[in-house]
Amino acid sequence: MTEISYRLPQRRVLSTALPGPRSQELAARRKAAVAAGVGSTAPVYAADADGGVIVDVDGNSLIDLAAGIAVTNVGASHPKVVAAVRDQIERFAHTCFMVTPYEAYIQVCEELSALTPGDHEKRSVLFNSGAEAVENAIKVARLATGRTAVVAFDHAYHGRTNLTMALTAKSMPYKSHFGPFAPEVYRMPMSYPFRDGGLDGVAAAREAISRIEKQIGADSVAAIIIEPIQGEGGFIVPAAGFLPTLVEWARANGVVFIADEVQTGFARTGEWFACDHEGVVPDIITMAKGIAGGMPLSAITGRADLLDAVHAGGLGGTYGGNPVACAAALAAIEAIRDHDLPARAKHIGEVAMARFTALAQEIPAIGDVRGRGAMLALEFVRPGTTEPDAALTAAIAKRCLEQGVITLTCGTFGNVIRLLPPLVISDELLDEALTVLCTAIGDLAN
Ligand SMILES: Cc1ncc(COP(=O)(O)O)c(CNCCCC(=O)O)c1O
Repeated sequence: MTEISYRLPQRRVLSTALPGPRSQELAARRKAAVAAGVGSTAPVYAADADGGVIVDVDGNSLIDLAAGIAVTNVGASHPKVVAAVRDQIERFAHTCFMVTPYEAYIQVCEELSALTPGDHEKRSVLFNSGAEAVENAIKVARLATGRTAVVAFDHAYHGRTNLTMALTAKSMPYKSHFGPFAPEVYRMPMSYPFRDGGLDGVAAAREAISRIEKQIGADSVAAIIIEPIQGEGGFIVPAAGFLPTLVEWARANGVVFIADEVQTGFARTGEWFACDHEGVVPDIITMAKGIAGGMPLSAITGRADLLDAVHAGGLGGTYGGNPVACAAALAAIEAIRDHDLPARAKHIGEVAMARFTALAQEIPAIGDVRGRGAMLALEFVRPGTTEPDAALTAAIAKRCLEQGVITLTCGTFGNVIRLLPPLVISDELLDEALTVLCTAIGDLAN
């Protein structure tokens, strides 16, 4: 395994108040130029980033527990990614694969055939964003089955386009006032052990299946789409057996099973893909985020008979599989292998879970600690209840930021703090960040 090296000092340094003067200047300019609808978690502006740190425009070095929302798994400037991008951009930035194709696109698809779950014949298509991948997975499923209904789940997040908003559960901020939404999307109950009384995974799946059969009719369903671990909805890990039971039913009823691994993919959960934890083999898998070391790239990989059912020209887009993004993806995949980042994610998870589990024994406001690998979550509630405490969650995230640690919240109820560090973060920096987080929880939750 190749040792992880760093270009920047891996340290937390606060030289100014946050935000510092340069960030404040940028905030003023942003107000006059950027739509207010675009939010940002951190009030500081990035000047550099490497490994587990982001250095802001005022020279502050912050510890990154967000990875740009599970994107910079290999870090935000991995040397192999930087070299690959530089080499490609010096030759050409774009020809459009639908006009003049290039090898790197094919190489990425070959990698995805090998890396994604299942040893069946596969085909892939490359896009730019996770939402675009989800949209196209549904297109393929509808064409291949001749059916229109799509099943999504409570707490799901699939994107911000019209169809993916329809698939997404939470209204504010993602959907409110942006309708009407795409039709033929049906929502089913999710296995959410902390909130469904610890329902057995098979029983929870059977409940969803019963509703699908009664409310829609199996022969009308083109696809089921689900995140193997729900991300924006709160890092919800379904009970064991939930996913395999859904897959089994889908296979038996000609329904395409789509695993949305945009947030869980590329070593994040301790395996290459979260489906691997339960041996789930999806018919189509959607990917983005961690695929290309920070460059915008997304993909669908699926059964050859499904994807090849689409007529010529039915899939594509101007920038899909941009050559620079493909070069970055090949380098990022190589880096994941070099550093054995699935194992690293498992290690990060063990270290963090030990800290969180111990803390939860003392802090009744921690209602649940869950996740896999380096995709962990703390759900905060009013002690002794399951009543979400979003205010406490926000206060803890704010305190961490003041201490120079960037965290993200999530959850249908806004009461979840998630741990999403770059997988290349050092043990020392991870430990320091966990101490800041656990101290903030201890100070504010008591
Ligand atoms: C499972 C899953 N599917 C699809 C998507 C959408 O991916 P795009 O690349 O943001 O379109 C996501 C993106 N998640 C973070 C979105 C953050 C925000 O927009 O506020 C995801 O997690």
